[in-house]
Amino acid sequence: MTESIQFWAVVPAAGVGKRMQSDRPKQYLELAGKTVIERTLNRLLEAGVFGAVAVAVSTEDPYWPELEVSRHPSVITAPGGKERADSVLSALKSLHGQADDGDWVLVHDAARPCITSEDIRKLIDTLADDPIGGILALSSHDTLKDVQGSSIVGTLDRRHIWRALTPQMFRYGMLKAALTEAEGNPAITDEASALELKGFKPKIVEGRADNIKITRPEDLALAMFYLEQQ
Ligand SMILES: Nc1ccn([C@@H]2O[C@H](COP(=O)(O)OP(=O)(O)OP(=O)(O)O)[C@@H](O)[C@H]2O)c(=O)n1
Ligand SMILES: C[C@](O)(CO)[C@H](O)COP(=O)(O)O
Repeated sequence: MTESIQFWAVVPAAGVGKRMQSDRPKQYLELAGKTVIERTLNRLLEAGVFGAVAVAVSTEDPYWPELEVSRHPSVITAPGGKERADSVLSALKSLHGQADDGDWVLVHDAARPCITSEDIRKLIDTLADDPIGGILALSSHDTLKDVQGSSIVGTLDRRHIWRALTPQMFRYGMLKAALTEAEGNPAITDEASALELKGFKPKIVEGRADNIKITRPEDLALAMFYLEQQ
């Protein structure tokens, strides 16, 4: 690895949290005395590896400016977009002039507050010399069914199926180009899919099962439990 290569974090945090059905976007719900996004950002800042953390938030977000972390010297605020991929691209653009094309960017959902330094380090150490990059992922402990309507039409070979987590780690220039090219494509639900579309084969690095994405109401209690355990 070249000495001058830097690491940057990008945090998409402009979602509305439809599936959470709460009175505010889920990243602003309380989790053990702080908001979900504060917990997530604290974990990234504590890792001590990032030149800056670029956070994409909705331009109409009244909660973000109220948080002290929004004024942290290592935090950059960028305008969020319609879809997650648009928010990520906007945050990448906010790093223009600081990040070089060959630098690494780790994109991490605001809604994953249980990320550990151990997993961040594992991803970086595994992929630091990789030409493309890759993602934290989880294998399935369950048998996986192919379902049409409410009927099973087959059983999938789970050796080939992994659940995508974040952070997802790619080169700044390559990721920005891939997301720009894929703009408006609804199939791009993570960074790896933008790279896949260009014919690249990102790596998977096995992550911890406690790195959950808060998605539905019951996930908040689970995240609280994991934070207490860690
Ligand atoms: N236009 C969007 C949509 C999502 N996100 C972010 O992407 C991450 C993962 O998305 P998801 O869990 O789907 O969040 P929401 O879109 O908020 O949830 P829902 O799909 O239930 O509305 C979250 O941190 C979310 O804030 C974003 O930055 N910009
Ligand atoms: C990026 C991601 O968290 C990987 O699991 C996920 O794709 C984003 O959330 P969504 O539920 O697909 O919008």
